[in-house]
Amino acid sequence: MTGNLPAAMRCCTATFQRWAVLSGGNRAVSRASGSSLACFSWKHINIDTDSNQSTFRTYSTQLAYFGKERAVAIEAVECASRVCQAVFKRLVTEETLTKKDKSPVTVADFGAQAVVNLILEKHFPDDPVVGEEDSKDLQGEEGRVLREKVVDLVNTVTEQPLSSDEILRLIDRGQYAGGPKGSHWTLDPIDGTKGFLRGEQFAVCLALIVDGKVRVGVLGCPNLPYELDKPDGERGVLMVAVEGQGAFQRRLHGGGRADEVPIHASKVADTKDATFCESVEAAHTSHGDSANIAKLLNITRPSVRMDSQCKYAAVARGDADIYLRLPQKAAYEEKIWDHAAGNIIIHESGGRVTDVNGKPLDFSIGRTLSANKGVIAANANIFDTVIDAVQTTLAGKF
Ligand SMILES: Nc1ncnc2c1ncn2[C@@H]1O[C@H](COP(=O)(O)O)[C@@H](OP(=O)(O)O)[C@H]1O
Ligand SMILES: [Mg+2]
Ligand SMILES: [Mg+2]
Ligand SMILES: [Mg+2]
Repeated sequence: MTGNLPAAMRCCTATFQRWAVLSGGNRAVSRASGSSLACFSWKHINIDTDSNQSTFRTYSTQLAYFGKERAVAIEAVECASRVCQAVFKRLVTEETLTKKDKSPVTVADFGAQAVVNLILEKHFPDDPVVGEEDSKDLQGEEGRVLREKVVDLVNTVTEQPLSSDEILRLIDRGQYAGGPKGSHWTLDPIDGTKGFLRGEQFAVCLALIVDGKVRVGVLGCPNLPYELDKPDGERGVLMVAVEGQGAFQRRLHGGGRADEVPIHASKVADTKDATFCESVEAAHTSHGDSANIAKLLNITRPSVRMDSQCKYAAVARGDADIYLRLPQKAAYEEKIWDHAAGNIIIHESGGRVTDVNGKPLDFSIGRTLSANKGVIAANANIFDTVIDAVQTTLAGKF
C-alpha cells in the first residue's frame, strides 16, 4: 500500500489500520501462504463443473449458461495464482527488492500466461485470447536466461515437459486483437506487478467476452484477506461472476463451489460515510484530483491505496464504496485485461462502473478501452453523486 511509507505510519486510525492489512501486504503471511509448485501439478485439475452440458455461446438468445467457462476459468486462475505464489516465495528476496530487480515478476507473468493459455487451449481450442504479455523478450540469445527460467517454471506444473518453442507459442496465443464479434478471453496474468514485488496486492485476472460484452470474470487475489474484519486471518480470495448469475467469493485454494458465498456492493447512501480506493501508483491515477473529488463528496476517511483489480474486489464485497481511476494523461488508453473481470464482478454484485464521463466501458473495440477515459466504480446508491463530483472536478478535461 501507500508506497514507501513505513508500516508504522500507515496505521494512524482504527479504520486505516483495518485497511492497512487489506491493502498492504504482509510478507511473512504471503510467503507462508505460498504453495510449493513441487506438490502441485495441473494434471490434478479437477474441473468443478455442474455443466457437462455444452455451453451455449450464441448470444442472440438468453440461454447462455457458461458453466464450463466459469469452471475452467476458475481452475486456470487458481493454477496461475499458485505459479505466482511459488515464484514469490522462491525468487523475491530482500536482495531483489533492494536492487529493484523486476525479474521475478517477469518470470511469474510469462509463466502464468503460459499456464492459463494451456488450460484454455485444452478446453476451448477455438477461443482466441487477448493477453497482456507476448514472447518478444524471451526470444533469441538475448532472451535465453529469462526463457530458461520461464520454461523451468511452467514445466513444474505440466504433466509432460513442454519445449521452449511450445511455451512461447502458448504465451503468444494472447496476441488476439479483440473486437466486437464472437468469443474471446482476456487475461492479465499478474495485475499489479508492483504490488506483487512488494508482497502486497496483485491479481490474476481472466474474463470471457462474447459479442463485445464481458460475460464471465474471475479474479484470483492471493494476498487479499478472506474477511476484512479478520486481518490476521486467512488470505487468498477468488471472485467469480457470470452475467445474470450474481457475484461470489470463495477461498482461492479452498473448498470449491461449495465454499462460494454471494457478495454485494455496500448500501452506503451518503458519500460522507464512504471509503474510496485508488491505485498506489501516482502515474496510474491522479491522487490530487481524487482528493478534490473526496472533498466535494464530504469524504473524510483517507483513501485506501492498493494495487491491481483487488480494488474492484473491495468494492464488490462492500469493503470500499468507491474506486476512482482518474487519467493522468488524456492519451492513455486503459487495457481491457486491466478491467474486464472487475467490471462484471462489480455489476453482478449490484455496483456500477463507467468511465469518468459516465459512459459504460466498451470492451468491443479491441485490446484497449479506446472509447473511455479512466474508470469510476461505486455502489449503486451513490454512483450518480460520485459521477457528478468527478465531472465537476475534471471540468470536461477528458
Ligand atoms: N499511465 C497509466 N494509467 C493507467 N494505468 C496504467 C498506466 N500505465 C500502466 N497502467 C496499468 O496499470 C495497471 C496496474 O493498475 P493499478 O495501479 O490499479 O495497480 C498495470 O497493470 P500491470 O500491473 O498488469 O502491468 C498497467 O497495465
Ligand atoms: Mg494489469
Ligand atoms: Mg499484468
Ligand atoms: Mg504490465
